[in-house]
Amino acid sequence: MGALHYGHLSLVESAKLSSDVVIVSIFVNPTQFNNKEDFEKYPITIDEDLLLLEKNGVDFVFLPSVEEMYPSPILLKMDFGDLDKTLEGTFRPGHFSGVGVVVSKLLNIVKPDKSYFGQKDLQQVAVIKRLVADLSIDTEIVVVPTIREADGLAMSSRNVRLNADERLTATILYKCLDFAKDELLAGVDWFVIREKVTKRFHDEPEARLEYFELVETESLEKLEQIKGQTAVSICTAAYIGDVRLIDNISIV
Ligand SMILES: Nc1ncnc2c1ncn2[C@@H]1O[C@H](COP(=O)(O)OP(=O)(O)OP(=O)(O)O)[C@@H](O)[C@H]1O
Ligand SMILES: CC(C)(CO)[C@@H](O)C(=O)[O-]
Ligand code: BAL
Repeated sequence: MGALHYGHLSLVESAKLSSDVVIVSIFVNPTQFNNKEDFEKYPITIDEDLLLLEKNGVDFVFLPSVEEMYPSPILLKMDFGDLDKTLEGTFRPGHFSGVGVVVSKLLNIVKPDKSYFGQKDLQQVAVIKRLVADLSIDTEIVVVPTIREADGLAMSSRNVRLNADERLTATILYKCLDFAKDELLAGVDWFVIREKVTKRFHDEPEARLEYFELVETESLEKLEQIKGQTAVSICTAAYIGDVRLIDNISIV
């Protein structure tokens, strides 16, 4: 969606390692925004983005207009079963239908052999993997680790909307994920951990926690403890001021 940072460039770097031609799409997709203010305030820095992509050896940029992508209103609604009825899906109604439709269109138009997505949007990855499997879309989904600022904050285009105080407060997401992971691995009960995290958010006037959940990474099923060797993650979303941020950490 543009307003590029090193997280996006890491996707480009991974793509360049295994591809002859790298294409980046930049499209702030209106249909995946459930919140008008979030859409209207989404940062746009096209000139800087294009320079950065050129400097980083990107071959093509696909930069469609809303009219090109949606010549007529979209009637199609996508339902991803349990995958979109939890976490982000609960707090952003319609979001994953919008993502599913636009990603289908982008993949149909660009026809990439491999498509790169960030681990930061863990639920988005689960939904898109299911989308390409269910629709037999011939592309390999490659997931790239989350790139963080030095203090742990996950890079995100929305971070530029934080004022100086909020920027400092925003580290609470990663600090709590990191803390919760350590406690969990030390055998502390999940509900005790979550209680402590909730209190930490409560004590921070600029922060408002939406969710903090332990889930099975693939199915996104909510868990109350680590489950053998199954991959599990902790996912969180919180408002810092009026900016909504998400993050996650994998446990095993
Ligand atoms: N910090 C990051 N590390 C790795 N990948 C990232 C990071 N941030 C975003 N991405 C990935 O880049 C791709 C494009 O994301 P998008 O343009 O929505 O940016 P974003 O920075 O996540 O924005 P926002 O968080 O404000 O939605 C997605 O696959 C996303 O997961
Ligand atoms: C997957 C995506 C391109 C759909 O607009 C967007 O959500 C993003 O960039 O993460
Ligand atoms: N970065 C994921 C897409 C979104 O927040 O709308």
